[in-house]
Amino acid sequence: MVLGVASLGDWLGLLATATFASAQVTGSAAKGVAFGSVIAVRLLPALVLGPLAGVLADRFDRRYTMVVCDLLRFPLFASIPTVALLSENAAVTVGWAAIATFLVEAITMIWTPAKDASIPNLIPRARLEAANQLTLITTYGITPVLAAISLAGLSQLYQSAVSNGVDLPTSTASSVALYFLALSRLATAVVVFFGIKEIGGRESRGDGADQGVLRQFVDGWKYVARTPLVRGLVLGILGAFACGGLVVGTAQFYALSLGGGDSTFSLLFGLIFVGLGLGIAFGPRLVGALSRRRWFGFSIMLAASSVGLLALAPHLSIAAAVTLLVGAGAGMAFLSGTTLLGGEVEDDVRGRVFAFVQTAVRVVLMLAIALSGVLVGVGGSREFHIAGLAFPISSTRLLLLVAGIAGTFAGMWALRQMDDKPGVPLFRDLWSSMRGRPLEMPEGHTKGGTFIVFEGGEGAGKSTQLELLAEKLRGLGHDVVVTREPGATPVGAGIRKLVLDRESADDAPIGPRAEALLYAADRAHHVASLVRPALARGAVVISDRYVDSSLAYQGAGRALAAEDVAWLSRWATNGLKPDLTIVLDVDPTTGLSRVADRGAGHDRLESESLRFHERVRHAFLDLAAAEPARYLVVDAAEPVETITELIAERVTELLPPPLEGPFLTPPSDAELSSIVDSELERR
Ligand SMILES: Nc1ncnc2c1ncn2[C@@H]1O[C@H](COP(=O)(O)OP(=O)(O)OP(=O)(O)O)[C@@H](O)[C@H]1O
Ligand SMILES: Cc1cn([C@H]2C[C@H](O)[C@@H](COP(=O)(O)O)O2)c(=O)[nH]c1=O
Repeated sequence: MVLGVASLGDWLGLLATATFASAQVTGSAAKGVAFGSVIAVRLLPALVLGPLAGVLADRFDRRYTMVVCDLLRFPLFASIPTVALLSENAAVTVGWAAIATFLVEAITMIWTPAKDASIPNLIPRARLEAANQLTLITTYGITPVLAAISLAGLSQLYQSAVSNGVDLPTSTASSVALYFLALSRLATAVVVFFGIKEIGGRESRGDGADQGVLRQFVDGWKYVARTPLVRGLVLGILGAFACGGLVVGTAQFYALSLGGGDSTFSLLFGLIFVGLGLGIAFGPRLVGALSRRRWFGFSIMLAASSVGLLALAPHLSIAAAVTLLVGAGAGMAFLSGTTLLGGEVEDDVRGRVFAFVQTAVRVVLMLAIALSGVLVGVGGSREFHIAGLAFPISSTRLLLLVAGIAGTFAGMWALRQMDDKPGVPLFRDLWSSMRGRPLEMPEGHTKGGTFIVFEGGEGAGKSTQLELLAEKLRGLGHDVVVTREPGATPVGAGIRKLVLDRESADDAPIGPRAEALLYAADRAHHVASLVRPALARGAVVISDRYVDSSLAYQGAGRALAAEDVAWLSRWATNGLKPDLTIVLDVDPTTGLSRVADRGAGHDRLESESLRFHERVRHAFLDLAAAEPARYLVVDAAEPVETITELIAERVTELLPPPLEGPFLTPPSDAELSSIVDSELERR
């Protein structure tokens, strides 16, 4: 509520002081100068006082800072219309309005970082984003509109009073607004002082207050420059505002390049804000559980690349859609950036970081608006002639294109500074997150280990070939670990009994989802307790079945959604993929008859229909076809020896050379004496 009232006051203040000043003079040029100078005066203190304001927010009790600021702003706002009432001289009234506005803005520069730095201490981290969403929508969506409506309503009342013969000064509407504004400041001070005592006190923020002001100031800058996350955030936010400023600065010329006029300009201008609101309101729901650092980087890239696209838009309808994207990207960047800053910057320096951002944003925005306006004004539109053909080039579009490309690179750079999932493809992660399942960060096994998996239908010969391969590799000196799924660990043995025992399953049938979860549970424990440690010490791990069995049996066989099953396994294994998967392909009738010949009966899955096993077979083949470099498909109807040779050939290509013999297999007595003899001879 405090933020809403304060923000309404800010907007009302900006509009009321500017219209108040222009109402004091006559003539459109003078009105323009009065209006513009009040706006300029409001922006000026940011440059002068911004950096110092952060030190104050970190140095003093933030609640008292906010209260004192509002107690000072209350009489200053009230003084503007009061001076007008008392003075007949327009120069004095406008002069005082400018001075009071400057002072108010200077105080606001101190109030804002104190307020921004306090919010994360009042709200649980998990709710910070929702709180920021509400604050930004209130600040940039609801209150500016409310302020404009209130001012328009007051002007309307004034007009009808005048037309009814009441004698009122021309600035009555803005004077009433300014008195309201003054009272809103007083109310905010009272509420913060008596109602929000939780706002952090100085003691709770460590001992920074013992340092000198200059030292604290320098430390704040160093913190921004040296902390990769903050550096990335700040540069990203500035990049987004630079893009926004550029679009605002060139919008009028851009509208002309589309063959439009003022209405086109207003439409595009309005669409930026609509996009901004949509990004803030729906962005979090759209990206779901995507890491907020990645969301930030992505939003910057979206905003910037859309600016670049604007340069190429041939028609107003396309330009309108792209403008909406620019706004949405900027809105999402603003929300995620503010939340990250609030949640990840330490309380001790938060005031300085927020102050730094607030100052830098204003500078960048002003520069971008001013410079882009000048550049496109000077550049105009040129025609280039190449081989007799004329190519029209508008400097507005050229500038937008360059800014779009530069902004996209800035977004990529910002993301690289802070990415918490390096190596995980951004767009796949975004797509998965939108559907509720962000990609996991693969742990990777390496350190020399090699992971080989045998897959295939029932009775394909996996156990037979796995043993033969293990024997061969051990003979070559490799450290080999043979394992299987399900059931390689004590926990897994229990799970195996649960899923495969026909008697227990007949008593209490297991549904497809429970079955998928049981296999995933076995896998999670298997990978964490056995496979990863073995790979980490450099062993060759050979597993009888792994993730593909789930995709084939639970996915294709039980008809569960393949992507659900894939995600579950990815989560269970934290992304561990085999280096090689050997699929032994056999017709299910053959495989099942081999199993029957073993004479041990059929387990729960082996007892499934032939159609089920056919679906399983084709799923294995499809998986192999999708990633041929990581698969070897062998016809399992061939004789055992032929299959063994094909596998050995492929595996030897994959493995590093084993360690040399005598140190792995102890030398025999005869070998030992021959080594000793040759050594003596050599000497
Ligand atoms: N290429 C082959 N040709 C003929 N019979 C084979 C071949 N390979 C294995 N067998 C035999 O088929 C039977 C099943 O083999 P194995 O246990 O190795 O298969 P599996 O794929 O591990 O079976 P399961 O799916 O039950 O784990 C065994 O009796 C085995 O001797
Ligand atoms: C890993 C895994 C296995 N299955 C099925 C496949 C088989 O029918 C059994 C395992 O028996 P085996 O004799 O050890 O081959 O379980 C499955 O359905 N899903 C899986 O993820």
